[in-house]
Amino acid sequence: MTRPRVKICCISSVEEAGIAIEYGASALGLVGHMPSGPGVIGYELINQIARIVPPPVSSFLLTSETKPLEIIAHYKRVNTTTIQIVDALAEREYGIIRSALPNVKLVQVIHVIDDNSVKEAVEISKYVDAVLLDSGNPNLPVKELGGTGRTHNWDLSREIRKSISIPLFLAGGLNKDNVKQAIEFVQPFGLDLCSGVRTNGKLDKGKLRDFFSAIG
Ligand SMILES: O=C(O)c1ccccc1N[C@@H]1O[C@H](COP(=O)(O)O)[C@@H](O)[C@H]1O
Repeated sequence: MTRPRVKICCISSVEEAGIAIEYGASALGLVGHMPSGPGVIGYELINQIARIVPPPVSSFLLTSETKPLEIIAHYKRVNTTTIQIVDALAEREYGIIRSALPNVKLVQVIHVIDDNSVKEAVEISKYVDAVLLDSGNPNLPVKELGGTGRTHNWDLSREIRKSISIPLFLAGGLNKDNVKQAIEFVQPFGLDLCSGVRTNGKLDKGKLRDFFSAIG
């Protein structure tokens, strides 16, 4: 089994970016404005961090925009390598984003809730470069789009992984104690986490070290 790539999310400073890369992150998550969640930072800071991320490490803008032109406008303020769309794109208009930003990778978040999540992932995998399976509930009055610290039903995640042919990231409540089991059970291309490597909201070097050791 190939060792999964790791994306460290909720990066909130240039210093945290450097620490995450030093400990082994392949990608950094930079959270734009959201209806809820712990990791939100402003445009200027996202842009500042994205500029110092060295190749081959990727920088992901997390956007909660759901219309292509708004996603494109959000992206143009920050210039990351990748856009992580954390809410559903109503009309599946990925082509508009592709035409405007041909060199930017698109990752669509699927909130793993029930059997419909499997159908949704299979359908969306035709349009994007990777899917990212997270916990949360976009149907709540205040949408919960990620950063929950909770795991979800990995049976469904595994079914999705077997049903699609593009890379899949697993997120939601991952930490040093459950990551080995997550890798063995779901066999994702990548892992994505926020709260599992933080203490009081700050990136914790001890937790980072333990998490990367647990992956092996
Ligand atoms: O972190 C946030 O603020 C956030 C808000 C809205 C959508 C996604 C968000 N973060 C993503 O959630 C995953 C999982 O977080 P956790 O490990 O369960 O705490 C995280 O990796 C980000 O991609």
